[in-house]
Amino acid sequence: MAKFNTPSLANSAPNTETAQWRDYLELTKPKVVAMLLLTAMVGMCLAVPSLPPAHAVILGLLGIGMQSAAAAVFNHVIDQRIDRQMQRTIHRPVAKGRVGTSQALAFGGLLMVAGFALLWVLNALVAWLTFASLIGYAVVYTVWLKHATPQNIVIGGLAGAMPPLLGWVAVTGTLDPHALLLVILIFTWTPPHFWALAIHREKDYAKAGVPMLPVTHGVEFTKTMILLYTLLLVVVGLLPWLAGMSGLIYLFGSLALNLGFAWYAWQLKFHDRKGLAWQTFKYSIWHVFGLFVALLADHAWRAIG
Ligand code: HEM
Ligand SMILES: CC(C)=CCC/C(C)=C/CC/C(C)=C/COP(=O)(O)OP(=O)(O)O
Repeated sequence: MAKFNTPSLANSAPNTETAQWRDYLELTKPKVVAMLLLTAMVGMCLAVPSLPPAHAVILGLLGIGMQSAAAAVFNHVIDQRIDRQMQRTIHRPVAKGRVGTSQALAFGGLLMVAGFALLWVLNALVAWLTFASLIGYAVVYTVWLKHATPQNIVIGGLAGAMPPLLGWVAVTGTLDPHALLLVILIFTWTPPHFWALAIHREKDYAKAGVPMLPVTHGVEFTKTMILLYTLLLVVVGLLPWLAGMSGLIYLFGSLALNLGFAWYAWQLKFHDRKGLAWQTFKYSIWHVFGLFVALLADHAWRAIG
């Protein structure tokens, strides 16, 4: 796809402003990482019948958080050229030159090594799986997939879906099929989460030459895909209950949230109005938050009941 951009660190913005601690915080995509950590913590709690050991929770969340933050920092460095071309990202610290490429790389490298070391204390499996997720997002998705195919975020979404499994492995040291159900849940949620935003920001992506679905296949097709994925999510959302991993609190909570998401997707497809794609994106964030709180509440209820 010659007309689409490929990442390059060339053409760096001049470093005209001084970096502040807030710039370094912004590089870590703190709100996304906070949500990833919530899903990791739910994985930790569901891995054991009562409470997971405190040291596994603390080291696990710190390690997964640092590695996720490192991946986000590397994403800022690699994407700096396209970030400068999009309204949504034009003010980012590396794109604007407030943080230089080498400083950002050093910061990301430090977070990556420290995060890996903390997880290594727990067990080698969680350390390597988390590192693989970092590579999946920072290298496979950001460097390659994002510019290669409109299915970029579907495949790349696997890295962002991993934290519940990482949390689970942090506590048990082994892989469990139940943890995979949580991964599949986020994996199915990611396309409607992102494509709603991509419709809202379609011009940005077209201008930057990134082959996101609304740019390559049009907005109508993307709305259809969003609807299909939300309907699939209604079905996938039943799996933790069908597998006996979660009870009725989760079942009714997730059904309400998933049907709510499908309703937004239906409106977007058949009764679109100004700002609805953005509202659907915002809903997706509350939706994934609610889904994991429901899993946690359900588990707590069963543990004390
Ligand atoms: C490949 C997978 C994903 C893609 C492409 C993606 C894309 C995005 C984008 C572009 C934004 C920025 C919107 C803006 O600038 O206002 C965003 C925001 C957000 N995403 Fe995702 N996302 C992915 C996976 C995830 C996952 C797995 C989670 C957590 C479970 C998540 C949670 C969030 C949150 C909480 C925000 C809001 C951040 C803020 O307001 O600063 N995302 N996502
Ligand atoms: C270790 C581990 C679990 C790693 C995963 C880390 C991580 C931060 C995943 C979140 C995915 C995400 C925000 C994608 C958006 O990237 P984008 O480049 O498409 O969006 P942007 O344009 O806002 O940068």
